Amino acid sequence: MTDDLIRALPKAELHLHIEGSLEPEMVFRLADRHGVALAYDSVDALRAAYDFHDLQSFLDLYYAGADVLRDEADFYDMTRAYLARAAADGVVHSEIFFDPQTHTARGIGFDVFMPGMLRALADGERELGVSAKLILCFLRHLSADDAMATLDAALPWRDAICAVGLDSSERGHPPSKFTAVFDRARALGLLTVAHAGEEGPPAYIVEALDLLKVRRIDHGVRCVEDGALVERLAREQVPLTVCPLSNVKLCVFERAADHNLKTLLERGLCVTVNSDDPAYFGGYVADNYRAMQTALSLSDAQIVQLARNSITASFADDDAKARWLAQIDEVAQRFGVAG
Ligand SMILES: Nc1ncnc2[nH]cnc12
Ligand SMILES: [Zn+2]
Repeated sequence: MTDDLIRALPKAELHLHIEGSLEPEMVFRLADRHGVALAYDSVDALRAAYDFHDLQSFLDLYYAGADVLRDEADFYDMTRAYLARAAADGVVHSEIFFDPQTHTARGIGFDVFMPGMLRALADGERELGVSAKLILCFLRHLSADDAMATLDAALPWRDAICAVGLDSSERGHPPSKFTAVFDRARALGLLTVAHAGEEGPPAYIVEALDLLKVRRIDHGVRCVEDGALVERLAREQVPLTVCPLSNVKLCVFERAADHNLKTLLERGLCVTVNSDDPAYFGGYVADNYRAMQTALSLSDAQIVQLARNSITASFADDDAKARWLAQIDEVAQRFGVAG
């Protein structure tokens, strides 16, 4: 019953790395297409290697996996496959992260990956009814100058990009390193988000808010270590894009039952549920809702609240938000969930 509710609720996905949606089967298909040699001899062997002990151990495999993305069709196929999978979970809107530096460093430019992704988004909207936006992420383990050069290279594609974000290895790379590039992005009219408080300390969340002027915090689960920060996040209704299965796979929490999502929700934060890198962490968005419902005994009303939060926290226009929120009310009523 709750399973049907989760799937039936219109949801926005706000924390999804498109390169992290590259399933092992597609890694092998694209490697075959381009004659790329892989370090694993089967899909099963590759999937078996997805046994991580922290963020960096994942990132090493994630960047290696992205090396099979070589031409426009590869970016199209990856993006179109994600949208189909998300639509099957009841996702009506997705704000998709992409990592240009992972590709430009290999000689693959914006003129390759942008057309591929944008063609898939157009087809996904027309054929699946999923609306989508793109968020350009800077890799924080690289220099601020490299991030600025990446923003320059993105200028011809400005109108296809909704926001900039910050991802990759968090510890030792505070948001403050990127103040100038985020200032410039905002001057260009781009919105801002940042990964903070996944592995890094609560102070990184404060920096992301105060220096990068972010509209949402990606992950943010370590905010609980700072009571004043939790109160601020609740007061200002700063959305957190939480990724439960990711957090367990990367050992941020030992078990799903240890996750603080329910605590944050009950303390009045605008928590959302997302899949992060679904091909690597064992589940798409509905799997993440289901994992939290099971492990934390979330009520149906809390499931509905999470879906509502995903819509209100999105960068979609107000008319679309109002339409989806009305649909959520209808679904909640149909399932007998008190409003
Ligand atoms: N969970 C995550 N944290 C930081 N960078 C990432 N890049 C892809 N997934 C990420
Ligand atoms: Zn992420």
